[in-house]
Amino acid sequence: MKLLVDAGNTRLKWLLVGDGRLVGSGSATLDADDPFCDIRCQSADIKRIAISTVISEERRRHLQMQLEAFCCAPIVFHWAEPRRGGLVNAYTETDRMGADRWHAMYAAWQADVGGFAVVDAGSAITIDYVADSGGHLGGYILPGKQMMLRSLRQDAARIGFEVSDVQAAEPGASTTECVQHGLVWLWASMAARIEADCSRLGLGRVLVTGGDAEGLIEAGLSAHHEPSLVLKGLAAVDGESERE
Ligand SMILES: Nc1ncnc2c1ncn2[C@@H]1O[C@H](COP(=O)(O)OP(=O)(O)O)[C@@H](O)[C@H]1O
Ligand SMILES: CC(C)(COP(=O)(O)O)[C@@H](O)C(=O)NCCC(=O)O
Ligand SMILES: [K+]
Repeated sequence: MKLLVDAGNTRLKWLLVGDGRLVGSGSATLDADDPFCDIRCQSADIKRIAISTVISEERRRHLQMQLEAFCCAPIVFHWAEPRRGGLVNAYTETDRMGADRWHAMYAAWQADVGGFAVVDAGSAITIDYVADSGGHLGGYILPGKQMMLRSLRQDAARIGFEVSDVQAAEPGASTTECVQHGLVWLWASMAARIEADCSRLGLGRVLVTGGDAEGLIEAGLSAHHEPSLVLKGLAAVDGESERE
């Protein structure tokens, strides 16, 4: 079996695959003591561990130590690349791109023909546009939901608000409404802009992933929800690497 790990800045997500089928999946906060405890009994059957990560080098080393204690399988890290299978990165310095963006794009590129947009609503929100030729047109990096709410709390003295999952975008009549509706209003505006960009650029598909994907969809983003997009791209890259 193979353990696939997507370690973002908030959560670690993983898939356990064997003979081409899904054996298990899970997630844990990055600072969890034992993130793979649910599959400890299967660790002896894991023959390879592949990782896509954007965390700090210190946290990456800690994750590697946790995995080495969990299982003796070889651990392979996969990073963003200049090109793969017809997908061409717009970055000239591809080692600066988050591996999650590259793996999500590669999964979308492999899944179907035609240009597409990938939105990953995680700690940060990333948006990437890829033409039907496979040329990455570039993308955007925006603060994620918790990042935005935290900055309002920390950087503004008089903004106190309750957390709620309200989906209204009408003008607010309290601090909580102004903050919560403001987030939905911003996401609805972003959704409309992505739709306009895709129409202008001729991108026929929008795929969304990440912990806040459902919130974005509720705010109006028309997209295919692909919760494991990064892990699917990682699986494809690692499979190709194994066969090289
Ligand atoms: N169980 C959860 N724990 C933490 N954040 C969550 C959870 N479920 C949804 N979220 C939302 O998802 C975002 C994190 O998304 P995620 O894709 O896990 O991030 P990353 O890939 O950066 O680790 C947070 O901003 C939060 O709003
Ligand atoms: C933008 C990101 C932090 C998003 O990661 P996440 O929100 O999943 O933790 C990650 O893709 C990253 O660290 N990128 C490096 C900078 C770049 O892609 O240009
Ligand atoms: K992510």
